[in-house]
Amino acid sequence: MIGTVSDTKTIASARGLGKRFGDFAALDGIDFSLQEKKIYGLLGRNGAGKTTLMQIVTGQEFPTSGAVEVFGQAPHENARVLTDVCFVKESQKYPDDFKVRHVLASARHLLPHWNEELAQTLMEDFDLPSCRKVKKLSRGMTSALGVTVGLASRAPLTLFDEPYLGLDAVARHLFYDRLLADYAEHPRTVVLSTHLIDEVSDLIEHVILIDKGRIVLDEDADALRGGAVVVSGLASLVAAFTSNKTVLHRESLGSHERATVQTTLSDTERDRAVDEGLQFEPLSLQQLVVRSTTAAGTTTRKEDAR
Ligand SMILES: Nc1ncnc2c1ncn2[C@@H]1O[C@H](COP(=O)(O)OP(=O)(O)OP(=O)(O)O)[C@@H](O)[C@H]1O
Repeated sequence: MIGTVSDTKTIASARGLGKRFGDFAALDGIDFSLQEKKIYGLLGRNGAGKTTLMQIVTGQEFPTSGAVEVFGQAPHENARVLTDVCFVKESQKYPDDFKVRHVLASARHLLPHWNEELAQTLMEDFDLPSCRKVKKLSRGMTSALGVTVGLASRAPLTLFDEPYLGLDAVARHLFYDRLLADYAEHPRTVVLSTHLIDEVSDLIEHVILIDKGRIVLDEDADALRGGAVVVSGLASLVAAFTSNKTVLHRESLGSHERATVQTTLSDTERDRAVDEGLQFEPLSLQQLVVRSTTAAGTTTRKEDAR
């Protein structure tokens, strides 16, 4: 086992996980673990490696290096593992003549934690026609069907790969609300890959941020929010304040400067800095992710063939 014996809450873990397509490294030797009963935000720019990571965790792709374990075993073609996993992705293919009700019937058959009552409630919420062929659904309805399957699966490990594509704002918020409500009663591990960070920032308990195939942040969301500040003021004061700190971003505004700094400030430190003339602004999760990705962007991906 990759997880340690005392680490009983780890349900999935990867060590040195790499995936190459030719000499291009989509994943570049990453380590991470997923704990039970937690909602993860899997964040990163286009092409960062999020889908590749989820495909490997769900046994749909092989890594080219390193190893991954889910519920203590390798996931690939492992029925014992995969019955407890539900992966919702936009590119999900169904047989040509499949209707919505056939999708639900298959999910009911394949997923042992399936909850039919929740599935029916979501069908009504999203106004999904059970007798319509899946290939005749609109893009938003296709996403809503995926979301319905993912939530009603109540799988101990449920992964949503950008589940909102095509969903309008009302439907997206319905999804977030239903996810939170059902999660509160039936906690499980949820991985949500998304670009709409502000929308999900209250939902996410832990952030895994990937950039160019590497993990650049892997932290609890609350710790992240409290672990960075935006400080501004006279350039000389900002320079003194940031001298021994990690600066994620810096912008000059004439004689003034504004810097995003990775630091945890005590009340005393903050009060002293304010007395000296510095100002502080809160940082949203989205801003932090953008800053962290930009800061990490100075490194290059190994043998980047693009
Ligand atoms: N089968 C493949 N052959 C070649 N390159 C691939 C293949 N699959 C993925 N890639 C490349 O690997 C990188 C990571 O792709 P991936 O789909 O995992 O990114 P992502 O983070 O999910 O992106 P997005 O947010 O745009 O969906 C991309 O550069 C992509 O082009």
